[in-house]
This record gives sequence, C-alpha cells and structure tokens, in this order.
Amino acid sequence: MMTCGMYDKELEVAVRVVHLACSLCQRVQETLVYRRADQVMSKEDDSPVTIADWSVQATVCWILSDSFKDQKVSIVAEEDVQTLSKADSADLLRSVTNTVNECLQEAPKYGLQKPKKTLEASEILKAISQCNSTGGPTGRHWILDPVDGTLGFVRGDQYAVALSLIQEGKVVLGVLGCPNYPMKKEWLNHQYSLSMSLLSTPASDMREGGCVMYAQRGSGKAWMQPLKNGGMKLQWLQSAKEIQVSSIDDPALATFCEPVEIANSNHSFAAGVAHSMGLKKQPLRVHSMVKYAAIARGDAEIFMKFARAGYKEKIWDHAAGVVIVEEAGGVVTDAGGRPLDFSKGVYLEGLDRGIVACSGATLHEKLIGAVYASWDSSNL
Ligand SMILES: Nc1ncnc2c1ncn2[C@@H]1O[C@H](COP(=O)(O)OS(=O)(=O)O)[C@@H](OP(=O)(O)O)[C@H]1O
Ligand SMILES: [Mg+2]
Repeated sequence: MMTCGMYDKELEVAVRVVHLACSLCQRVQETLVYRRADQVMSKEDDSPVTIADWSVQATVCWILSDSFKDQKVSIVAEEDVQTLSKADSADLLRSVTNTVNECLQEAPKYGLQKPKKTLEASEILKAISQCNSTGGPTGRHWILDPVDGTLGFVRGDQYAVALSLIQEGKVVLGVLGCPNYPMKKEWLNHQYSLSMSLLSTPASDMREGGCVMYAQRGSGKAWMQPLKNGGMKLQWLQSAKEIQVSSIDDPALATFCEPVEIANSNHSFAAGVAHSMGLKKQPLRVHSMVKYAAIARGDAEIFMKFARAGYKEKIWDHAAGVVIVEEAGGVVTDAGGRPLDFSKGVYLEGLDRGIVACSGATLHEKLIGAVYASWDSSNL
C-alpha cells in the first residue's frame, strides 16, 4: 500500500490536482518562454506574477471545493484579485478565465470532476479570492503556493506547485509538483540550472521530465511519481516510487543548496557557514521548493536560506517541502535548531535567523553549530 493514513482521501485529491495544475503551468511556461515574454506582471511588492499564478489558484480552489463539498474549505494562498479586478485588466481576466476552463476540461484525465458548465469570469474571481484564509492554530487549512519560484518560472527554469494541509497547526500532508525537475538527477542536462535546457529542448521532451512528490505526516515514507504526460489517465498508485534522503553525513562529500537570488538569501553568510562546517562543494542554486525536493530524494544534503532581517517567511513557501523532507528521513528547523511553527497564521513567526534542512541529524548538528560560530562575525 502506498498510503494508509488519516488523510488518504485528502492526499489523493491533492496529488491529482497538483498534476493537473502542473500541466497548466507547463502550457503557460511554454507560451512565456517561446512566444510572449511580455506576459509577466509585477505585484505591489515588485515580485513577478503571471496568468499561471492566478489560474492555478482558481483551479485548485475549484477542485478542492468540489471534492470536499461537505466541508467548509479553508485555503491560505499567495495570490489575491487586486490586479485582476482593475478596470484595465479585462484582457488579463479573460486569459485567466480561458486558461482555467481549458485546464478544468482535462480534470477527468486526472481522476477529478470537471465543472458542469464553463466558469464565468466572476466565478474565477470568486475562487481566487476565496483563498483568503489566514490559517492558524485550530481547524483544517489548505496551504497553496500556486507557482512557487515565479522568477524561475518566467526564466524557463525551476519552479513548483506546492499544496499542503494543516490540521490544528501541524502540517499533515504535502505535495510538491516540480514540472522541470526530472525523475533522475542525471536527466538534468546542466549541473546547476535548467534555464538553457528549457530554451534548447523541444517542449514535448520537457513534458516528460517532471515529477510530483508527496508525503503524509507520521507515515515515515515519502513518494515520487512522474508527472502525468499525454492522454493516459493518471494511475498514481501504480507509478509511485519511495524516496529517501541521502545517507552522506561527511560534510566534505555533502552538497548544499540555496536560493538563486541574493535578495532572498544571504549567500556570503551561507558560504561562511559552509566553510565553517567543512562543506567543500560549490552551492547548488535552485529556484523554488525544488530545493526541498532535492533534499528529500537525496540529490543534495543541505538547504540553507537566510533572508534579510525583517523579512517574514510565509507558510506556503515551506509547508509542503518540510513534511516531505521530514518523512523522507530529513530534519528541518530554523537556524537556531527549533522546529518551524505553522500554527501562527500566514507567517512563520519567531523564526531564528533562517531555515535549514539536512538529510540527517549529524549534518544538522554540525550546521547549527556552524551557524552559531559564524553569527558573531557576520554582517547579516
Ligand atoms: N526579500 C525576500 N527574502 C526572502 N524571501 C523572499 C523575499 N522576497 C520573496 N521571497 C520569497 O522567496 C520565494 C522564492 O524563494 P526561492 O528560494 O525560490 O528564491 S530564488 O528565486 O531561488 O532566489 C518567493 O516565493 P514565490 O513568490 O512563490 O516565488 C517569495 O515568497
Ligand atoms: Mg513561493
């Protein structure tokens, strides 16, 4: 049996809808990269957003609400409808509406229900704005990052669709769709980045590349399956393969990964920590929660993110990755060694300096020691 836990039904729906959302993202990414690079907009905080972000959020909201009709579905997600509802955004809203309807037509191939009729723009806006929950310590909340690593997405590089479920403040399941992260590391044809490979590889080949990872809290197991491709119906239980973290515990042999953008993580502090704990290899810089995916299946041993002081990490950027890494045998904490607290609402409150993930306790202990040793001399 692949799964046998309290949240089997939720996990199955989440895995299926993440596959569906990934197919939507692949279509939009092809359009962005090959044809219309002007389709990237900026949010108020200057971060990029595309029709994929809104379309995935609307699609996932519609499917979750339809699949759990008997519950009040609470969703915490990254996007709002501010830009989309503006008077001059009619074309944008039309594109999102078409993208969502096209995608939902395919739902049966993923073992999901499709709507009885085409959704109107107003229903799309309603679905996106319905994802306005703020989570918290009680009840059940879905956590969605529709396109995590939007910068990677618009660059034709790594990104992820991340969906998880929080129950009474704890992450009980997580699903990470990684459309440009192949089932095997060797299939990545550039060591550190995929940007050139997507630009030079035919779209049909790329589609065969991705994977979806998932785990249920307490199962002690994490799974990976190839991204559904082509006309066949998704047979997820048959195609899943168990994944585990790396067994390497010698820092000299370990690989660490970190965000690509210096604005998102202090690379020089991470380099100091790496040096102090005896890491020898160059960092693997990867956009999005694909970094957690790399740790979960043993492609790398360490993940470090040290955001600038004052930045508050959001739960949707970590929840799915954390439960998958932990169930695959890894350890995830803040830089002081304390577990992440998903019960405080939208933000990871009380985070000590940064977030670290390791393939095991030995590396984790050394890493936390190195953070303390490097802290005083740092200029974070
Ligand atoms: N200033 C700053 N500091 C720290 N973190 C920030 C910051 N700004 C944004 N974010 C969040 O980081 C998410 C992207 O993280 P990545 O690890 O993918 O970054 S990178 O693109 O590889 O540099 C990104 O997630 P997405 O918005 O889903 O792309 C943000 O939520
Ligand atoms: Mg994100």
